[in-house]
Amino acid sequence: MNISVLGTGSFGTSLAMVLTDNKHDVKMYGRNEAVVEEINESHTNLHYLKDVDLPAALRATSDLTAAVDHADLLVIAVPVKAVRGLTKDIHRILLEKNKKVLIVHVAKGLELDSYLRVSEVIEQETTPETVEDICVLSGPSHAEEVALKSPTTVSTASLHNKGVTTIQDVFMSKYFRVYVNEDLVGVEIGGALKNIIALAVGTLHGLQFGDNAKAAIITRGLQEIARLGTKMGADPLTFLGLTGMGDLIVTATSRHSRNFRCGIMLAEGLSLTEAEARMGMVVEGVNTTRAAYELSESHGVEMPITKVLHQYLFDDISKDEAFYKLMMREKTSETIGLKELLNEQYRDWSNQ
Ligand SMILES: NC(=O)C1=CN([C@@H]2O[C@H](COP(=O)(O)OP(=O)(O)OC[C@H]3O[C@@H](n4cnc5c(N)ncnc54)[C@H](O)[C@@H]3O)[C@@H](O)[C@H]2O)C=CC1
Ligand SMILES: O=C(CO)COP(=O)(O)O
Repeated sequence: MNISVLGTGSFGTSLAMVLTDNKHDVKMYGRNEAVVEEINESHTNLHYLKDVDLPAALRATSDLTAAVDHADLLVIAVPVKAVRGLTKDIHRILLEKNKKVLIVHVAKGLELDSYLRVSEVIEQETTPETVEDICVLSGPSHAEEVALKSPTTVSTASLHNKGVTTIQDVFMSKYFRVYVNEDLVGVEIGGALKNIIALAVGTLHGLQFGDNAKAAIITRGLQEIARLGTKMGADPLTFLGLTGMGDLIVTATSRHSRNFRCGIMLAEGLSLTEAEARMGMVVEGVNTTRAAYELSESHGVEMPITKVLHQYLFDDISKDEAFYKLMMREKTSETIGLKELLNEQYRDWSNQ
């Protein structure tokens, strides 16, 4: 298949390697000329993937029209905040060329201000005349390990359920296994919100908290991800799968995670701006903490970890105050909130 990967960052590059390995004709599009030249001339992308040699067949361009013209499948691999602008440009080119494509995105977050999931942003900026289906590919998949062909499993879901088998076919290989999932909302929400919890656990790690505390934040974090996700229409069981618990584990415990590492830098005393600049790659959990906190307030869903992290990141409360607020919250039962939501949702289903 002719495929263009839009975004020459860490994940775009590693996915382009998987697709090239699978014998597809792959072009990468990047806006940074120096990175494009490095991919074409040296077959490396060292800022994003250290010690990795790219296949010689993998070519990059900084010409978006050429990349869109090349492809039947577009893989959007840029940060959430860049998706809307890039999609507008893609749509304009598709209209000019009278062309229709399949889109899959891999961005993990919610758009700031609109609070939309990424597939909703893409849907708003395209039409059924130009785009066959809008899919997501998500799950525990650090770019650094994918590039080393380390066994990885992910899931794909889509708006119209038309493109998922194509996505499964083109990406699947002996080291990259793809499952189909019917729950687009759950897959996107799990991938977005786990970054908040990874940021929180990274901060705990940097502050030398113990394993008990980390396990508590991961577990209670999954609970609040499921609470908001279910309220937004996800199937609660999705949060037990690859794009929920799976991605939460890999992000909240790994030295590869940008969110986890950003948390460590905050604990070491760097400001948010300094930590993001030192990372040099996107830390999606920062904007998603803002979006999820505001969504939780408007939906009336309790998300104590997100709320306290929001205060820690943006209102400058101290770490002691943050932990006091979490530990000394009003006494409650372990399953309250989620159980009520589940009952509500099962009532809705049984009435259908
Ligand atoms: N790095 C990873 O292991 C994984 C990342 N993701 C998600 O993939 C998305 C991208 O992440 P990374 O590749 O890690 O980010 P990155 O920071 O490594 O790279 C982002 C790339 O997007 C480019 N970019 C930004 N705005 C652009 C625009 N308007 N037009 C064209 N290119 C633009 C940047 O120049 C850069 O090359 C994020 O939403 C992330 O959560 C998902 C799974 C794994
Ligand atoms: O989503 C990821 C792995 O599945 C990558 O997480 P980070 O953005 O925190 O590196």
